[in-house]
Amino acid sequence: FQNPRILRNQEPLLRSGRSLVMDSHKPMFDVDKFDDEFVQKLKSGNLPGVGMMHAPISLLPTAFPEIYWNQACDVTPIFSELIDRVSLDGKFLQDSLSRTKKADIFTSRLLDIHSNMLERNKKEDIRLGLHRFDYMLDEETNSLLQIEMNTIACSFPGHSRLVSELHQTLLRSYGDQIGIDSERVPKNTSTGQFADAMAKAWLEYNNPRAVVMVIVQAEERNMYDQHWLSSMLKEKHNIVAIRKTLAEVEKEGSVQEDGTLIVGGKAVAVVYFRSGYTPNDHPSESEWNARMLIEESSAVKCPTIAYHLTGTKKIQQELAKPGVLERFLDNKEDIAKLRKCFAGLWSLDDQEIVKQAIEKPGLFVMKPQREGGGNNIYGDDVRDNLLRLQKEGVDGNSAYILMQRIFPKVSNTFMVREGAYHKSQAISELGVYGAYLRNKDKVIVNEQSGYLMRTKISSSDEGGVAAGFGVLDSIYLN
Ligand SMILES: N[C@H](CCC(=O)N[C@@H](CS)C(=O)NCCC(=O)O)C(=O)O
Ligand SMILES: [Mg+2]
Repeated sequence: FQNPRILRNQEPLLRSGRSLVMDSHKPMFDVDKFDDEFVQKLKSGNLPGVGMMHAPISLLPTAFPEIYWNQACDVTPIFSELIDRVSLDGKFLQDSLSRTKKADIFTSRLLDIHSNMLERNKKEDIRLGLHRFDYMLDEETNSLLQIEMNTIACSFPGHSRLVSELHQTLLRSYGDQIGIDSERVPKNTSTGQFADAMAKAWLEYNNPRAVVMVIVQAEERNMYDQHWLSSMLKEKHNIVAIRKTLAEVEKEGSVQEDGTLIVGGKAVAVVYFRSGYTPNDHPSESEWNARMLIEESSAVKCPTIAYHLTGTKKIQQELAKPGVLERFLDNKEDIAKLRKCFAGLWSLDDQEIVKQAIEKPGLFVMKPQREGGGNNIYGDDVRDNLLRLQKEGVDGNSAYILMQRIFPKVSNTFMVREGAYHKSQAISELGVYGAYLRNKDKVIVNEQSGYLMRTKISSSDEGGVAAGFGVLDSIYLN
């Protein structure tokens, strides 16, 4: 465990500002140089009169070194292949999560559905993964470190493309005054590539009357982001997408003899989850019944229960253990490329690490098996929770993992929320989308499919956009 940070007792961001002054990439623009009139012109206009609210965005892209962009793109198909192979090892998933099962009822319910499918020897010949692999640039070690692998309900394949296009447009008009070339903002293909992969999955299912069903939350707030995919499915592929909550699926759904899932009288070819990743999405047994109905059907699940479990933080931590990647991947170079992105990841059984985390909680993040933002534990709360668990006895330990906290470089940005802009010191997290489609032994799609840059004020622990902390951003390569 060679992280220099753990061995020193400085809070890296409070150091004499060395990392804020000597960073290798001088910022291409200085927000203090802009006067209000220019920024208003950039921002162009105020809130629309209606109730709709624009998604929070940054006004200009954030610098991201090309070498790390290339690295993040390069490992995307390897991570997608890893997920597919891990998902096929039912024993590995059940064993790795067996103690989490005792400590976390939500994961336990997912595991029950998974073991039910194992008992039935249920095969998923057609597998569609629409993943997002999130990274931060660790400034201390100058390395690209993976935050997590998202295998369910990856937000913003719609909006992220729009933000990249907005930034490219702004830079075509004002780039020379700001000093950035619009060509340095990578083209963002997220919407099209995700829609294409979904359309190919629909084709593999081979029932021209079948629809794509998007599983949504009752009060979904991010529906326009979801809408982009549905409308592209219609415009480009003439495929109908319907939106249902899990409760509606339970009420209107059934599985026919041949496995066909029928919902509201329509055959379903692909089930695309944009809900179902948190206990809040399962307020009653109805939702769990719907989940089981979908899983036991022949519809292509995105994700299957196995893909969903493979994306848990506990599995992320298990995969980081020595020798584990070798169980799933053959190519030594690929394995080395993935390992290079791993931040420190530990279970709470690691006494030495727990001791260090109690002494220096600011250098760790404590994570439950939850998605959706706002669930992770930071700073002194890490110590308090570790001490609490020690008092309560070790069974609770396996509901969490510990992860090395990453400190990316701070940059200046203009954030636009509710029509107003704010100059902020911010840090960013790059998500790279990966589309993966397989039918039996044929890999039909496995490609990096665009990106999402999320930027948050550097003092905020959480960065989720839907959770209200971050803004949608894009990158310019330097
Ligand atoms: N409302 C649901 C939200 C779905 C959701 O929260 N997804 C997780 C991965 S599981 C995620 O991508 N979080 C990062 C996006 C953020 O910063 O808010 C949707 O959009 O379908
Ligand atoms: Mg996540």
